[in-house]
Amino acid sequence: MASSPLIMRLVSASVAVSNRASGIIRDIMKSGNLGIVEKGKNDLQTEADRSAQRCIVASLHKRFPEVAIFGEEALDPSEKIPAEFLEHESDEYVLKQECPEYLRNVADEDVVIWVDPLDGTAEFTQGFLDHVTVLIGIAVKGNAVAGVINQPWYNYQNPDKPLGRTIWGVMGLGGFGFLREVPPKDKLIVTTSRSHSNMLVTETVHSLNPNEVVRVGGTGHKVLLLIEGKVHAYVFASKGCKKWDTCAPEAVLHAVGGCLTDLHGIKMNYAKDVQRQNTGGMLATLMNEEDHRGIVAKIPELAKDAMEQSSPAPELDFMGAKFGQNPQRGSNSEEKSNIPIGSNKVPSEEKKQAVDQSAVSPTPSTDSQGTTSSKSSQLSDSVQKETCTTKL
Ligand SMILES: Nc1ncnc2c1ncn2[C@@H]1O[C@H](COP(=O)(O)O)[C@@H](OP(=O)(O)O)[C@H]1O
Ligand SMILES: [Mg+2]
Repeated sequence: MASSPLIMRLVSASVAVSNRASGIIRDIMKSGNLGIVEKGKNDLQTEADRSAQRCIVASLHKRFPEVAIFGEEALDPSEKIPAEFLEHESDEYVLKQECPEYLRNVADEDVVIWVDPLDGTAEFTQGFLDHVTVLIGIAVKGNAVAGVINQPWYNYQNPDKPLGRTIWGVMGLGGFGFLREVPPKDKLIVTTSRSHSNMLVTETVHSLNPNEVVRVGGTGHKVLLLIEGKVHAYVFASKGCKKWDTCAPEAVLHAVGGCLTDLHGIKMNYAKDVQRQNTGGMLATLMNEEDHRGIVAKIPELAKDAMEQSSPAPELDFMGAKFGQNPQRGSNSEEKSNIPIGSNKVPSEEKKQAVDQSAVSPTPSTDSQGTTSSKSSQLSDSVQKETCTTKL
């Protein structure tokens, strides 16, 4: 049998290795020896970040030696990697899916993989375990097209259910491993950083007049809240996020018809030579491009002026579809499968939309995750109540 296209092999290897990395992270938490190092102001690294990155980068590099891989942590590349850190398997379910046509002939040199071995490190050290995710983002010619978000402690408060889950998506194929839900129509719920906030971050969120502000850790976790319908927008008026924070979440959003841009509405560039910081800030929604631009228009000039304009990713030919929209074709269409994935449209009546229940993690999310503070338009950090419900 001819081997699968490179992208599908990369995604299936990434799903498998994200599970191994997740196990390593849980083991380190269990050991109680977190090995915390301060990388910079408000920027921590733990043994779990280091070990998970060793596992992911070494495993992927061994199997795809010509593909560029960038991880968040600066580690010694000559370090010996323990054999148990190497994942040799692929996820068979991923390999059974049809590769979207525009990705079938991608070459090694077109691809860059961005790895955040443990997103939400601050929350990890504080015991907010379901804020933690492992992120593996796959970019083609600078565009985030495929990604894996692994949540090691998903369900940790429900011991009867399987611990952890893996969400993955490919733009043009769809998103797998979660239940897509529609957010409430009568309010605006915005999520932003819990541990890297400042006055501009807060004021920018408040300028959208949200009914609720959800402050939780991790870019991956906040994008999970978006795709599961718990929030309408993720707004971060800060240059603090990096390419490894946003590549996988952006790809998963694209896979289900959402958008992630800077605060000017410019799409991110994930080519290997780009600067690592997302200096334009970030806005993520599960909206079509037009509605997303509507939110961009509401971001105050003060916040936009404080952020740079990102240099956009080059246009990819997505089978004639515009970037940010989702080409729906072949096995991804609702007619051919009971997996209504990749739709830009949120059904008006249906409350829950099953995305895929047979993928890597079959359990749907119904839990409320993390910190929610509910207030009217004059929110300020000093008055927000942060009742963190998910601390270990
Ligand atoms: N001011 C800042 N300094 C350093 N890292 C920042 C930052 N603002 C955001 N980040 C990084 O962006 C990610 C999301 O931030 P937040 O959880 O606050 O929303 C986190 O990734 P890591 O946890 O992988 O380091 C966080 O460290
Ligand atoms: Mg991160």
